[in-house]
Amino acid sequence: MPRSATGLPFDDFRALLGSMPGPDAAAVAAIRARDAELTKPAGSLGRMEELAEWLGAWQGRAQPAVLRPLVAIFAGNHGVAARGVSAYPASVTQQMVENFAAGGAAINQICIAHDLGLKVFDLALDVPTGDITIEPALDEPGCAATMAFGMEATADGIDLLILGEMGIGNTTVAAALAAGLFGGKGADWVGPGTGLDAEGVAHKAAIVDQALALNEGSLADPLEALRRLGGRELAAIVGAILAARMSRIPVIVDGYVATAAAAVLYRLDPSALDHCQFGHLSAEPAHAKLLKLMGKRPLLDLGMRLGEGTGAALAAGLVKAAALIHTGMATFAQAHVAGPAAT
Ligand SMILES: Cc1cc2ncn([C@H]3O[C@H](COP(=O)(O)O)[C@@H](O)[C@H]3O)c2cc1C
Ligand SMILES: O=C(O)c1cccnc1
Repeated sequence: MPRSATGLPFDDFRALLGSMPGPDAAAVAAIRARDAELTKPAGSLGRMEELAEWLGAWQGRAQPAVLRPLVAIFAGNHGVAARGVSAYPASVTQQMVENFAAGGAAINQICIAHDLGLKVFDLALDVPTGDITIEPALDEPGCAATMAFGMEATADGIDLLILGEMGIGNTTVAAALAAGLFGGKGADWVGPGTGLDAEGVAHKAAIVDQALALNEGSLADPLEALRRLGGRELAAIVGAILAARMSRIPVIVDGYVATAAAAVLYRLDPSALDHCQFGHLSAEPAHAKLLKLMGKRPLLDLGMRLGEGTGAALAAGLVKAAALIHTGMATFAQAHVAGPAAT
């Protein structure tokens, strides 16, 4: 576990990036061989077949299984929320954390529907991060400490990690971070978030432009971009994705905000997200652009724009089904079903 309070903390994370495990080739070969024997036309399960292979490749097992899936929601507050960038007040972050605990949020019902565990990680909600238009969101030790905290999401023997967030104002920091990582202006990366009108979106773009101007020349390092333009829940997601890779736990990333956090790792090493699926395409307009830049194809497209891990948790149902299909179906020989006709 990286120690954040000593030395140059980001270097601990950079070192981990140099020792990431790759996919398990033997598991992939075994899964492909078995898939060819299952009672269905070859290739007929499309991306479900790819999901079984992906799960086994990253779990490092020929029999992929999802027995302990966990939805981790990281919650943080943002100084920039005071700049009128959200349709809702910052107090909603804490109130929604209480709603998650009481079982009243959308994510709670999806977790019931798909039998997923849920943990909410509340990240110093009473201390918002710096307003990114006037100062960095976090200092380096604070950012690294939050990344390390995010790594805790991989504890307890989980075998699938589903990542979501809660934080009023965080589609603004996601837009700023995406611009910092991939270039462009505020207008290229902002959208309505919780429901801004056109005027609100234009104001949000101007706020992102202010943040980009303040940090000009300091964003070449993706971890610097994260601490300057991101926020605690985004930093924790970065840590969680990296820790999951080290522990061979496949990850499903949620919508625009979680994807912007994941993009930090992509910019450090494009292969760092190979153990991740992107659960859905958010209706937040820049999500499609961000995914395309990283060559990622989301699993679902339901017009959702909620966050909380909801899109990723819905996709977890597909991943669970993919594992059961692969391991539980009969082979042609077992079921006495004729294989393909000889041509
Ligand atoms: C009641 C409520 C529940 C939510 N659950 C997730 N979000 C989502 O909306 C926020 C980001 O949008 P913006 O940048 O426009 O503030 C995040 O908290 C996100 O998870 C919610 C927002 C609200 C209002
Ligand atoms: O796609 C998301 O992550 C999202 C969209 C709107 C509001 N909150 C989150």
